[in-house]
Amino acid sequence: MSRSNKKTKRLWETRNLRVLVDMDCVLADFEGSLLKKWKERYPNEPHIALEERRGFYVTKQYGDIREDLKSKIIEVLSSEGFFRELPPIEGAIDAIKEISSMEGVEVFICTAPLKEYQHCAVEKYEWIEKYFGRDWLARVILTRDKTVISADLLIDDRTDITGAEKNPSWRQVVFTACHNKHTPSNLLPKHSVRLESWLDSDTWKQIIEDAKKKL
Ligand SMILES: O=c1ccn([C@@H]2O[C@H](COP(=O)(O)O)[C@@H](O)[C@H]2O)c(=O)[nH]1
Ligand SMILES: [Mg+2]
Repeated sequence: MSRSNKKTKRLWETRNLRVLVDMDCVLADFEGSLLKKWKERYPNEPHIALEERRGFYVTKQYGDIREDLKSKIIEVLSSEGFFRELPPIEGAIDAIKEISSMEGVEVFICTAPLKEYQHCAVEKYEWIEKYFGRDWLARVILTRDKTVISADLLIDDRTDITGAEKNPSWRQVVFTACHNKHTPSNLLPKHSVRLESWLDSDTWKQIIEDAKKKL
């Protein structure tokens, strides 16, 4: 029996584990790339080193330095090519392909577009096609409210995800990023677990296997 037939058969037995995977700071190096492009575009403005980043919104941290820096950061983020040119995070592409090939597991890429969506939304699709192939476009969910998407796990760097659904169906895997690495575990979402890196395959495999057992 082929792997896809096995997966279909399992639907009638136990359901698949559904895993949502975020893009920015989880698959794509949003923070590193933003800092690089910021320094190129505004070499005479102050910058925030990755070690100094705190809080999800880089726009807020720059705005706290000087109000006009916020709109300048948004200008860099919303410029043509910013999202298309993001380099992948080390190990991410191989890890996601491997998770997706695991029996009884289905993966969707769940990502929030910028409000300045003109380049961002299209370029996120281009990025997925480039690194995963055309078939994966059917697995892309663009939403600014991840709480309403039904799944078992959400792998995401943001530690304060809220939305219309007060009790999301998923449990969060907090992916470590420069802005959350100092966040103490008591401030992480309830029942969440941390994943430091895609290179730590023992940990992500364990997280997936544990979640499968709970189905
Ligand atoms: O300061 C910031 C940092 C990020 N954004 C945008 O938010 C989303 C993040 O998407 P996730 O799916 O939560 O990773 C992305 O479009 C960033 O550009 C922001 O607006 N301001
Ligand atoms: Mg993210």
